[in-house]
Amino acid sequence: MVKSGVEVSGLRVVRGGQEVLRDLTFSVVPGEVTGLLGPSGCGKTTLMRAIVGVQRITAGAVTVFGEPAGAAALRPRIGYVTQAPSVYDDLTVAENLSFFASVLGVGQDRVDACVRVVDLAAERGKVASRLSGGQRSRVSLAVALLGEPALIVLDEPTVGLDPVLRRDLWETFHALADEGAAVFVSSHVMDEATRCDRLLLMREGRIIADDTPAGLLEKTGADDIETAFLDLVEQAAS
Ligand SMILES: Nc1ncnc2c1ncn2[C@@H]1O[C@H](COP(=O)(O)OP(=O)(O)OP(=O)(O)O)[C@@H](O)[C@H]1O
Repeated sequence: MVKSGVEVSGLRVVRGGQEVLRDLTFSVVPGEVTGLLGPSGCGKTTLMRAIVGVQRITAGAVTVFGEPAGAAALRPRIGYVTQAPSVYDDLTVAENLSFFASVLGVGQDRVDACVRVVDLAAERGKVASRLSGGQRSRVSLAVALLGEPALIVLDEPTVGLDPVLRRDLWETFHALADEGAAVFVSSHVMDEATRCDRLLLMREGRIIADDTPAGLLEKTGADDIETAFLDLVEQAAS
């Protein structure tokens, strides 16, 4: 049996009086890049918040490595990158990383390794306020990787990045999964779907498909994931 990283069962979340997540059941497995794809507002961020343990849930259960989501013991094992980069603008790239490294109690060797992973070695002496949006996001990613997390949760990490950087980042996600991490990445860009080992397609708070990209195309007979998604939406409506 494959050991599970994240188990979500019957998850429901109500936010602002509206049911935002509707009875979700799925798992995220170590060693794979699992993509969470769906249109803006379908509930991706809320689901990620529930997994990292910062979202009040209405019903169901979320466990991470066998512990309830949010358990203190999980904190050092999870790297979470939100859509808003969390960096100190008045510190350089290296200073940002060194600060978080000291908070986490990890050495300078991890700072150097993470700067390299996100390809910011040339910018390490730059003050964060002078970085581009994509570079700032990569500083956040580097911070999340400092503690060598076993679960990496990334909320739309490739938004606003050029195609070369997007490709490089996806390669980084796969390298992290190959080292054994469970990597959970959201995107609303359907053409990123083929880069995932496994896909969860989400719409209006529900998971409408949980499959490999190839499996999804085979099942729907579609030529691309966007068409497959639209077919599934139509099927659900009929
Ligand atoms: N703080 C909040 N209070 C009440 N409702 C909220 C709150 N944050 C989000 N919502 C609602 O929850 C639903 C899902 O939002 P969520 O941010 O999870 O979607 P998303 O798929 O991540 O969207 P995007 O791709 O635009 O980031 C939306 O209908 C949104 O309006």
